[in-house]
Amino acid sequence: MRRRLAAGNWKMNGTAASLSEMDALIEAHLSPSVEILLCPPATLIAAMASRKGQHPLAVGGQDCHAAASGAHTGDLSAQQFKDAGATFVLVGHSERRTDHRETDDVVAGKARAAHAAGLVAVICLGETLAEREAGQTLDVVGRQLDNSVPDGATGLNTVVAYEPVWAIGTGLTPTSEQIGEVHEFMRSRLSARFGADGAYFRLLYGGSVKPSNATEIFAIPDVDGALVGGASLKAADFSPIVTALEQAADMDLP
Ligand SMILES: O=C(CO)COP(=O)(O)O
Repeated sequence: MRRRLAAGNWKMNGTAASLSEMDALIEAHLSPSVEILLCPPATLIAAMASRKGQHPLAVGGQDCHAAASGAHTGDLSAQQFKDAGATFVLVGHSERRTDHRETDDVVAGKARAAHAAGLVAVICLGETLAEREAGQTLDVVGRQLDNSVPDGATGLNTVVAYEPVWAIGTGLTPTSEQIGEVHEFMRSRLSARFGADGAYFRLLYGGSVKPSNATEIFAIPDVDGALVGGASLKAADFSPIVTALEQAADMDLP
């Protein structure tokens, strides 16, 4: 059975004072029945990892370089994230693909680096509104999945996050049918490529997930959790999403 995962991406938000939000989240979920991941800005990784103590909350980076070390001013390697206490790293977020022109090849290189460092890569992908309106969603998602997920990926070292670009930070969400269609498609594509292991990749939905829509989204087959942006910044918003995921997990077959 895939362990359900509630992931928060703080993006370029948060200072040391924001760590109190993690404290409140931990307090609300002292022994969570789902996996909880927070991806704060890199400046807070080490502090978050040491402050969480024995709590099973996982800490992740938001991006890493494809190289292990070297002359790359301003970049951080997967090994450095691991050293700071991270166990996950996001790669291929649409904001990276847009702001930094990251291609699927670049994203696959970053995922390989994450795997080499022993981190779980959360590989993000999703179509733009123009692509959806042109009926190209599954083509785009299929191409990104094939080319951003590197050989060597397994259900243990890789999570795939479907984040339609038009749903990120907009308050718009696809219908449950639209999310379900893409997740089912990704599952079958991973199974065709990775065989039986394809069933073990966790598939997250991301894009305007809120306490008010979480329960409906978590009931969709092959949605194993969420990658949450804005609503992960405050424990008061993220905690009900984690609770909704715990309730969905309770209904999973053993
Ligand atoms: O991009 C996202 C998470 O990576 C989603 O952001 P929002 O939840 O703010 O729409």
